[in-house]
Amino acid sequence: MPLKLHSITKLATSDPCPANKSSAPASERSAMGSIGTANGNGIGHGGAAVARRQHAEGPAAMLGIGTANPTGVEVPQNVFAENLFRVTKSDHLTELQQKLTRICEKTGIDKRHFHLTEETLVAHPELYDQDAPSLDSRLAMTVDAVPKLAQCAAAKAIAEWGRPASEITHLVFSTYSAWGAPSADLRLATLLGLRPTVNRTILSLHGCYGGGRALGLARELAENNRGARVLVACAEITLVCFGGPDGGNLVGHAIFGDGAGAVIVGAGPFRDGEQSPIFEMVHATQTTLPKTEHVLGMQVSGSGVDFHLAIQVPTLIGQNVERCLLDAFRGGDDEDDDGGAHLPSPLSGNGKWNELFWAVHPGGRQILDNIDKVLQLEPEKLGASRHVLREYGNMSGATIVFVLDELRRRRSLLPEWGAMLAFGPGVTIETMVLRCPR
Ligand SMILES: CC(C)(COP(=O)(O)OP(=O)(O)OC[C@H]1O[C@@H](n2cnc3c(N)ncnc32)[C@H](O)[C@@H]1OP(=O)(O)O)[C@@H](O)C(=O)NCCC(=O)NCCSC(=O)/C=C/c1ccc(O)cc1
Repeated sequence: MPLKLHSITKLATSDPCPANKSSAPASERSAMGSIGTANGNGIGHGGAAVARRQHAEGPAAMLGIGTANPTGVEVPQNVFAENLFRVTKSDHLTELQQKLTRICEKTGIDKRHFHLTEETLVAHPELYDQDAPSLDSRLAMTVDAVPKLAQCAAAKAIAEWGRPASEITHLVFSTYSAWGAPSADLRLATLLGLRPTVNRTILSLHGCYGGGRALGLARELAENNRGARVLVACAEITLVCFGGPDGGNLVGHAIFGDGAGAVIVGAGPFRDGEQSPIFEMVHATQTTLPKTEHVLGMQVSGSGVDFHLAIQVPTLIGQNVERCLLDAFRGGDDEDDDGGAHLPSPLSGNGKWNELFWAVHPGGRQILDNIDKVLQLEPEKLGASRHVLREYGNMSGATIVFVLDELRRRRSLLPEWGAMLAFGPGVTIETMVLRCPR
């Protein structure tokens, strides 16, 4: 269902400034006519035809999915607090350690992966000394590591897609963990041997909704550029915001981990040897909750990056998620579409949301619990999200790709329609209607 086709056609055929036509000299008008179609209505119809030719056939779809984690450090959650206080020489802060232990027990996380090693911490005590400047060392440590981690995930996605990396036309890279120019997207493009004409976009500091936004953008690029093949890459390394436990971010310490996810997105016509669509990306919306800017955030300072996660986050998401879903499901059904799949009518109440499969960013255990509750979901509906949270923690923007990867493994059990949700600073909620082709 090429949702964008109609809006492009309408734009191209309606002249927002009709006076221009009559004021053009006759010679110019006939020149325009020669560009246009046989009925002689000038550039309007010609433009529509071009727009139609440039538009893909059918909805964008995911054609390859890959994930990666740093290989060095895997920390079981039940020893995380003890390790953190030991390596940051904070053992004397016993009450704080007890509190972090309590929080860790409630996270629904079994283990997390980190790029930062104990040896690095011993060599760089500034990483846990709030008063010492450390931004330079953090950036130096992530400048190569972030694109390399993304490369591992992207290589898997490209292999599954089945076509050479040189056929990638667009790259959308989301990260909060690497800054500098030329930026991590260029480094990743070089590592993968992408062609010099690849169209690169970097999304910075979107935090946990970065993966959702990158996929939404990739969908639009794929549907509006016939033949486009978009590599979405998200990579996060928490050492940019690592600090001592006295820095006031215990929940962040308890839930965040490192990882990368990559997805190849494209729309029809599909090519020989190309993976058939894994999930179609049928419609997407972004909603910002008014007056919630203070609730989730990140501040860059000389001593690194400070997170702020207010205690209201799970409640706010629970209160607003159903409205976002209803908007996304209503908005996707073009009244005059040309015969593609129709969205199910908006679902609400009485357990109706159980008719979908669910790709939800596991921002925290309490967030998943609240979504379960307000949507009255059956226990297994958020199974993929809970699995990813348990195995990897919250890897910010990359996490949603892990959830999609996990769902893909369960694909034979999934219903036809699904919903993807990602949350982050704003507070922003990214929603996407998915379809699992049979
Ligand atoms: C697993 C938690 C942390 C605790 O479980 P619980 O069932 O609420 O347990 P408790 O109610 O017993 O709370 C345990 C302790 O944690 C404390 N706590 C409980 N949330 C808090 C709290 N946000 N503050 C500070 N104390 C707290 C709580 O007060 C309590 O303290 P204490 O009574 O002394 O034991 C749970 O609250 C939870 O899942 N919270 C959601 C975490 C959260 O906000 N995640 C972020 C989602 S959005 C996202 O992923 C974006 C990230 C991002 C990425 C990049 C960016 O640039 C910016 C943002």
